[in-house]
Amino acid sequence: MKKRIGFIGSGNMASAMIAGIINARYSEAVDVFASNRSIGKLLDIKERYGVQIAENNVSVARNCDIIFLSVTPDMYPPVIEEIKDFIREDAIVVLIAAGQTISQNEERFGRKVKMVKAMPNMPVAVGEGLTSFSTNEFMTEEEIEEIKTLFESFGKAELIDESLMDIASAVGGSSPAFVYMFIEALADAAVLYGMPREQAYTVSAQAVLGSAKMVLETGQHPGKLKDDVCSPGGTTIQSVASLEENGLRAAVIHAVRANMNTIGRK
Ligand SMILES: NC(=O)C1=CN([C@@H]2O[C@H](COP(=O)(O)OP(=O)(O)OC[C@H]3O[C@@H](n4cnc5c(N)ncnc54)[C@H](OP(=O)(O)O)[C@@H]3O)[C@@H](O)[C@H]2O)C=CC1
Ligand SMILES: O=C(O)[C@@H]1CCC=N1
Repeated sequence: MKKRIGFIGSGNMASAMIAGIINARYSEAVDVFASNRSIGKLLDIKERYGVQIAENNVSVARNCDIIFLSVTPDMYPPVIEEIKDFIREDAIVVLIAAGQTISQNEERFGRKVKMVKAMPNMPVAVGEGLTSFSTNEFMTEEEIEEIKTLFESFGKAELIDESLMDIASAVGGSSPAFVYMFIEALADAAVLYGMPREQAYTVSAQAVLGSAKMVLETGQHPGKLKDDVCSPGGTTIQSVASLEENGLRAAVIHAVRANMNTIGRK
């Protein structure tokens, strides 16, 4: 039987997952339900993907087999209080909020609930996402496979130990923002030297996409791939030296540390 998938909170991340699920034809629009605090985003999602606007959060909880809690972390306690008596016994609740743990939220439900902690990222919208996930002990092997297949419909999925979820959140969930900054900076530099802006984004973004693909598909060390680009006495090594002088690596590691500190991790 077709599973009904629900989203409680339909902001940026939920919209991206809905786009991914619908574009991949993993689900029919008729089987996807979304609720949100304000109506505007729901109307927009309905118009773009044809999915069902749920009357309220409880209606998603009652009717769906897989329920994404896609509100911000501070809204987890009130939303769970609102829906906890309406989740069916065989339904799967998926937590996607940064810093939220399975045990914390099992406690909020106060009863046995099948639960997944997942950390997707925005590129799920175009089928190139990365979703790290962990499950609780009430999930069967079959259900774990089923949820993995759902995540794989919009990208790659990694079953990880929950103790690694916060760092997976920083390096997999937040990092698209860092990469967009890098692409924007490259493009600004291209514009500085006269390239039209749209062309600058295409050139910069494709260079990033291709480089990532090289890491994933060749299995070669990123350092070796970097070395291959640097012709002896050439232009690239000058830029690499400049990036080292300006602390690119340290800046990235500091950025990840700031992310971890936000959720109370040292
Ligand atoms: N953005 C990302 O790249 C990623 C985000 N996440 C997680 O996803 C979650 C959502 O983040 P994001 O999409 O960025 O944030 P958004 O603010 O875009 O989305 C949150 C949505 O929840 C709605 N909302 C708030 N309170 C309620 C409520 N009581 N009932 C129903 N809906 C409610 C808001 O409605 P309103 O329209 O009224 O504001 C808003 O649309 C967070 O927990 C975040 O950690 C995880 C991975 C990546
Ligand atoms: O900014 C946030 O808190 C979320 C978690 C990962 C990406 N966005």
